[in-house]
Amino acid sequence: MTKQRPLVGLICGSGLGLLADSLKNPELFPYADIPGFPQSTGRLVFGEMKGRSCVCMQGRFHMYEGHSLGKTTFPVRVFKLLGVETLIVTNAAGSLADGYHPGDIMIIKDHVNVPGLAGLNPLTGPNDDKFGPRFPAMSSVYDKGLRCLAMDIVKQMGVAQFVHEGVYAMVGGPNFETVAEAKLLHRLGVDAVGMSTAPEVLVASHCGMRVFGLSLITNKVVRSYDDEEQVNHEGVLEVGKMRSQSLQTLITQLVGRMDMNNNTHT
Ligand SMILES: O=P(O)(O)O[C@H]1O[C@H](CO)[C@@H](O)[C@H]1O
Ligand SMILES: Nc1nc2[nH]cnc2c(=O)[nH]1
Repeated sequence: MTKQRPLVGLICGSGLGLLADSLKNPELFPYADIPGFPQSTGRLVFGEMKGRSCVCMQGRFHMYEGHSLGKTTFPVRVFKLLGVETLIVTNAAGSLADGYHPGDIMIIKDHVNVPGLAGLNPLTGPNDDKFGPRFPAMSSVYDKGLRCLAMDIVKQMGVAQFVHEGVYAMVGGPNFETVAEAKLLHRLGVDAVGMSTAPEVLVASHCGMRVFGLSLITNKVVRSYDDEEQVNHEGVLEVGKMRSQSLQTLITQLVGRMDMNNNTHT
């Protein structure tokens, strides 16, 4: 039991679990103890960031682990019922865009939901009108005001040269991309690719939450048959740890400065 009624929810990406450590007066709930959550390691952390009540998923669920998309996104609906109005999603992703480098941050402007295009969507099935409409619009999912605020913050932090705004694609995984898949995604206008985020964002947007998303670029996606570099998960986690301090600063400032009535920022 917690008395916290968070307005902000945060989902930590792979290697980014340390983001939850910035919460003051934390209260911890292992997923294994929460009814309806997939039996998995990880926990919900309730606490305060800049005096604002937040709830954080330290460890997320992925489709490739074998969870249905409904289970994968169940925590987002729990967040909604707790009163969360703004969802911050983070992930580790490989870059396709020229000019992106490992360690860079991409503020997500939009996404391509590759499994969604093929019919794998958490909103499939009878619509629960209590949460949102049958046919939700998705043309302005990633809140413009929060994206501008984040850009202001990274300029003030002096790290703007490592920050981009771009398009994220979710693929099903668990394998990383073939060269042909990487070329295809690049031609489609995708800047970074990962195996999460889009389902959570769809469910959050469907129920009226304001959404902000960040990708930490952990590796380049190989787009040439001459490139012998090989991505691996340990490398992904390593870059996450290396950059978690800057991400923590950015997210803490964002939470501290965001308007809580879903309008503009201060
Ligand atoms: O999207 P998150 O959970 O940050 O993790 C990304 O990193 C993992 C691969 O290394 C995949 O799970 C991919 O989706
Ligand atoms: N699909 C995919 N997911 C990732 N997560 C971190 N890096 C990558 C990547 O290169 N591809």
